[in-house]
Amino acid sequence: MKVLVINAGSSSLKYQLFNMANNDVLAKGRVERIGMDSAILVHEPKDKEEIKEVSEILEHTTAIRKVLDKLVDKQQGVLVSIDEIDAVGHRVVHGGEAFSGSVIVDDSVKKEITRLIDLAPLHNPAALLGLSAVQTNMPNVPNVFTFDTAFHQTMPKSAYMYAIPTIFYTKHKVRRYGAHGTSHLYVGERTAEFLGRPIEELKIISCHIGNGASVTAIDGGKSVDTSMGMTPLEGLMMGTRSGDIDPAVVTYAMGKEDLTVSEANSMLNKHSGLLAISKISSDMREVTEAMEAGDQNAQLAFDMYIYRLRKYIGAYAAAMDGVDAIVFTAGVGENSVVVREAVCTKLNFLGVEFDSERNKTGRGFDKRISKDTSKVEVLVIPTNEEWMIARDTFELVSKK
Ligand SMILES: Nc1ncnc2c1ncn2[C@@H]1O[C@H](COP(=O)(O)OP(=O)(O)O)[C@@H](O)[C@H]1O
Ligand SMILES: CC(=O)OP(=O)(O)O
Ligand SMILES: [Mg+2]
Repeated sequence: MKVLVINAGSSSLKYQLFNMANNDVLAKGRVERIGMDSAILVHEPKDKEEIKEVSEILEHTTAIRKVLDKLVDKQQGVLVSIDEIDAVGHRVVHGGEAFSGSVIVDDSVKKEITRLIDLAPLHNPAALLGLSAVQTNMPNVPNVFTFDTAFHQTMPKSAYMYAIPTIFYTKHKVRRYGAHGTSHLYVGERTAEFLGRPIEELKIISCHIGNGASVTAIDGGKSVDTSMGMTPLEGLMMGTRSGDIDPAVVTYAMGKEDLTVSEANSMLNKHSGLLAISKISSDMREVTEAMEAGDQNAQLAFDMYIYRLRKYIGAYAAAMDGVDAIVFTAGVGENSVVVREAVCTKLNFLGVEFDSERNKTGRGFDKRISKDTSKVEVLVIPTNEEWMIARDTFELVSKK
């Protein structure tokens, strides 16, 4: 069975085409910087040369059309026709309380995800655009949704409730849901494999830091707390999202600047975070470059980003009454040597002995960046949400 997986992030779209018969990746790639002036499409077909194209790609539907074209390209394609694709798996960020596992998409699933757009305004629309692009181009192929929120459904009520009148929960389902669950689950499983220890006995702090960013406390293989909340806005400082803020700031700012609800949402989701403080970019690469060139705003943005992440790591060590492994993943976590260094050199109180040299060596593979004597293991594990989605898609479609 050939499964295409589409992972629509807030600023990017990643894809992988798997041959499930032998777990082979036939092609993979990504479109980065969607909506910014120059989007980059990278297509890596198996045993063929990689293609890199820079063009303006304003939204996810165009990105998917380009991806399908690449898969059947005469030179760099890996399929004769898109009819060879048997199923498509999609990453959906918000599944609310309705979904604690992946599902085959039908009209009622689609309706529920559309209803949840309010709770993941940057993400659920992208997933629905992805679905509609697939349904237009491949009307007979089954689609599966895998939800970021599913892994976090094990959180205890004491972690997921907000201390506001409970009618907001009973009537409107206001609670913490978390996100990046598929990634945190993958990271947890890989960490246990890497350390050669059963996951049931491990306390892991998984730091998924990409454009969106979240930290999860994984105790015995289960998510027990996570930094994203009802929506992917809470928690860490992100590319364009504020992360934690005194909720009173929102109503105060709305009053002072006469903002509508939608303007306030847009301010917090699209115009805050690294972008707002650095005044340069939401992209950690550009912020770090400017900081290294002496830019003070970029320095402040970087310092705030690191400080907040360190606070969450401390909090989750307390939440689990200990920590065995701290793991970095996603765009920033996998690639930024300076971010990992800045975070880890100040975690001595936890028993972290950081190894600067190991931190600098290579990328794209699982590695330890703590010293062998460190009480707490520090690892980098490249995430693979696409593989997890393919696995679920294959299982559900095979059972159909
Ligand atoms: N070499 C790098 N150094 C620092 N940051 C990087 C590097 N490569 C990628 N990033 C960061 O990773 C982010 C994208 O992360 P990713 O997990 O792919 O995003 P998304 O949230 O869209 O899934 C970019 O915005 C950029 O800030
Ligand atoms: C939930 C979320 O923020 O996802 P991403 O990091 O892919 O934007
Ligand atoms: Mg992502």
